[in-house]
Amino acid sequence: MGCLSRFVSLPRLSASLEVGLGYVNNCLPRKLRDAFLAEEGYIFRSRFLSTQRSPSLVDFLDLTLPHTWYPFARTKKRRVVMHVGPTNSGKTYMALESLRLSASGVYCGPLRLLAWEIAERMNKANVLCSLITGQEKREVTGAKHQAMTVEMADVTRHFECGVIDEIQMIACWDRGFSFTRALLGLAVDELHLCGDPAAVSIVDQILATTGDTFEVKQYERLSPLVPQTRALGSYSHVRKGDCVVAFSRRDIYSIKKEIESSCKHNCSVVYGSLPPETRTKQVTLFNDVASGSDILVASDAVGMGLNLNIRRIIFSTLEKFDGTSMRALTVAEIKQIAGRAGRYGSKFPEGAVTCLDKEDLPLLHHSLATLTCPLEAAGLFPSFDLLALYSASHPNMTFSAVLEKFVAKARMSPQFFMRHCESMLIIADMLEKLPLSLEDRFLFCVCPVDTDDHMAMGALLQFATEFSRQEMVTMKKVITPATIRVPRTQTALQQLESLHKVLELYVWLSLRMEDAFVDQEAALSQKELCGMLIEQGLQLVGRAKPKRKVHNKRELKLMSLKGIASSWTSEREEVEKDDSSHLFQDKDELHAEKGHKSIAESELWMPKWTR
Ligand SMILES: Nc1ncnc2c1ncn2[C@@H]1O[C@H](COP(=O)(O)OP(=O)(O)OP(=O)(O)O)[C@@H](O)[C@H]1O
Repeated sequence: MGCLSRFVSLPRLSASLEVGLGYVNNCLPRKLRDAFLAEEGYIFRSRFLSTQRSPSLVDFLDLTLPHTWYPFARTKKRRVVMHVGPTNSGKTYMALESLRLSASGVYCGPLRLLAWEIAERMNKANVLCSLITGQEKREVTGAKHQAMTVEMADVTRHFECGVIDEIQMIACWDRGFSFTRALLGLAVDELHLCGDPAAVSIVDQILATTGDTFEVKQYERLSPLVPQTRALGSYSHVRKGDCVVAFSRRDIYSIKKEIESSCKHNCSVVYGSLPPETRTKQVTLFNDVASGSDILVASDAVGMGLNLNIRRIIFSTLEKFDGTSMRALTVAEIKQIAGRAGRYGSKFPEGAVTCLDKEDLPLLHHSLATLTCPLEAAGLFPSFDLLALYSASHPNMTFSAVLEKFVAKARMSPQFFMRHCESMLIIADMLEKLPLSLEDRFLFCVCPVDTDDHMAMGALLQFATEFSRQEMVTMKKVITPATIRVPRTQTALQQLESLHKVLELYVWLSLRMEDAFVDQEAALSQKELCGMLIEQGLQLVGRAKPKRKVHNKRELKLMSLKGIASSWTSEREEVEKDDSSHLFQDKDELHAEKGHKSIAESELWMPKWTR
């Protein structure tokens, strides 16, 4: 595979919207109009013009006909094949076979890890395949195939074959809109969808307007999944190949700690906010028999498509916190997670599933025997085109107000919902006073930032503020170099994960605004080292008695972020002086260690915006 390369993917005025050319010429600001007209070939004469309606009557808030936003895909009569069945039934395998045999193709999946896995699989099968995710583009010379995260789906290019994996995520509150966009927008001859049967009805309804042909192929599970009649009872009973599923970071670490202190097993961990590279390594460790990491403790992130050598899934609980309150897991969620056990062709071809507490067993058994309810609505989000056109015709409205208009309108459509806007609204409000162009504002609003993470949100504000001053946004302006050691506590680890999100955000922005975010190389290497520190930290955090001297001084030095910080030569001396400092350590731990600096002093090296 080729090396990491830069790419620019500004929100495209893709002319994918049926609007009146007259409106484009007369009402759009020059920059938008030029960009709109510059797109090759796909300016469509508006249905509004063809009915002689005045452009002023165009209802840009009309979200009921999203298939019209993708005229290139509408030029094709696509053959859509939906592969449905339980997990581990071979549906993705069959879809990927079509992709492999096609002259050109695109795979769209929900996880970077999955995109990586598919790109690797294709290349191993001598089908050259590039990898594209929000954070990277690994182009393979001569490749006519691409594996990507669904958000990156290119609706302006023709492929012979397309695959959308885990299509039931079309109903996902936060990301469903990207699946709807790929479903309607991929300009392919043949489109394969893989997922849960619950998605058939909504997909059928959405495609009804497109003129595509639609067929459904049913699959049965390839290997048995046995719900056990006995609960685990205690974590001291775990065995090699077990995967314990928990729904909060805190629980994941306390379970890991309990297992590692009560029996001789080592645990790998997988959860959503871990850097993807770290997740991959943890998965690899678990899959590798010789690694010694024979138990997996994971969040529900483990439920999607990954090929894992799991013998048995153990639910620590059947409830999860959904952001506002505790709720029971849905039948679909229980089936999806349980289905990870016993992969066809793996070391454990027969899977088992149980719970920690025997009180949960009846619900588990009932859920596994129940059909999932059909999904009722799909996510939707207006294209930048629509937002730009509506904003242009309402110049006095703030961007938040424009977004709110769309959200209100989406509530009127039974087939679609628009939730993703909430995080966009939070960002739009935060950036409202900054003098940004609509395009730049939109870009900051859609960047993949965790709005619950204060450090990441602080970074975003700082990045946007510097950018709005029309200055270069260097790393030096926002992060003070420091020596950061392997985290040994959950708090320290969490802070490092936040720092990783900040660095990812910088990289994401630098790939799209490279003239302003000029330190991409530094951010990338920082990110990598940050990930290495997190990996090392994962081995320490959760153990009953953290071992103080796991690494020798040289290793620690290699692991420290000082290495990259020192590439900013002007700061090098400062860093050298603070070689003994511990950043991101818990207060208690710091006080307990004679000679170490207090937490107040440590904060000196926190990213600047947190002070
Ligand atoms: N016909 C086949 N020949 C060889 N291996 C197969 C075949 N079908 C499936 N497999 C293997 O079985 C495993 C499960 O298949 P696959 O990932 O396609 O299932 P799935 O139904 O898509 O599961 P999930 O919903 O969990 O992603 C994979 O390792 C896959 O490579």
